Amino acid sequence: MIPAAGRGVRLGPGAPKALRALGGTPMLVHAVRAMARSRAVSLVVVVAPPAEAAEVRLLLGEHALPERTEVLVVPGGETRQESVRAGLDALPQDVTSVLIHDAARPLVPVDTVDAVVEAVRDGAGAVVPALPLADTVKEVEPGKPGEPEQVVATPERARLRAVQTPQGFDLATLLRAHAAIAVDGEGATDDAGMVERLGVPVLVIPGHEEAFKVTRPLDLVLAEAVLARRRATDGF
Ligand SMILES: Nc1ccn([C@@H]2O[C@H](COP(=O)(O)OP(=O)(O)OP(=O)(O)O)[C@@H](O)[C@H]2O)c(=O)n1
Ligand SMILES: C[C@](O)(CO)[C@H](O)COP(=O)(O)O
Repeated sequence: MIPAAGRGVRLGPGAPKALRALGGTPMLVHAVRAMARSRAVSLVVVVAPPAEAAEVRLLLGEHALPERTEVLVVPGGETRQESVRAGLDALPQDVTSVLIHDAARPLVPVDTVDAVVEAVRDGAGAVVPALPLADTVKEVEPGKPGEPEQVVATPERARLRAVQTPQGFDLATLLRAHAAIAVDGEGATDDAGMVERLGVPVLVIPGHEEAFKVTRPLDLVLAEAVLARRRATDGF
C-alpha cells in the first residue's frame, strides 16, 4: 500500500507532493514502480489525495508497470493514519501480509523491499528498515510562543534509529493495532508505532540511504541527483 494523499506542505506550494515531478515523472509513479519491482508484490493499493483520485487513476494507467502488478486507487484521509486505514479497508479478503510505503520515498531500492518481505515471510509481525543517525538528538521542552526551547535530555545516539518505509506487517496484527488506536489511542507517525503499543515485537532490518523521504526542497534536489546517476549508470 502506498499512502500518497499528503499535500507536501513542507515541500512548498504546488500540486500534492506525490504528483510533483521527479526526473519528469510524478513521484508517485516512481514509488509504485519501486514496489512493483519486487516479485513479491502483486497488488499495489494507492491512497490518493481525495480531490485527485481520478487524476491518479489516469496517471497510473498511462505509465508502464510490470504486467503482473494490479493497481487499485482509493481516496485518502486528513492524516497519514487515516489514509492508511482507507487503504487497509480496500484490501481483498485473501491478503495476509502488507507492505506500507510512503509515496514520498520514491527511490527505495528493490533489495530493501525484498528484505522487508523476507522478514515478514520468516514470521515477523512487524518489520521496519532503519538507519543509524548522523546527528546528535536532543529532547527539548517546547517554550511558550516567542520563548526559546530548553534541552531536557540527550538520548544515547547509538540506541536511536531513523525509520524508513516500506514497513511490513502481518495484516491481522496491523488491523488489530488500528482497531486499538481507534478506540483509545493517540495517532502514530508511522505504522509500526501502532503495533509497538500492542506489545508486539517490531523487527529492525538495515534501511538504505536512497530510501530517504522527500520532505523539504533540498530533498528534491538530492532525489533528482540520485535519479540522474541511476539513469546514467543503470539506464532507468
Ligand atoms: N493525509 C495524509 C498525509 C500523508 N500521507 C502520505 O504519507 C506519506 C508520508 O507523509 P509526508 O511525507 O509527511 O507527506 P505530507 O503529509 O504530504 O507532508 P507535509 O507534512 O509536508 O504536508 C506521504 O507519502 C504522504 O502522501 C497520506 O497518505 N495522507
Ligand atoms: C512513516 C515515516 O516515513 C517513517 O519515518 C514517517 O514517520 C512519516 O512521517 P511524516 O511526518 O508523515 O512525513
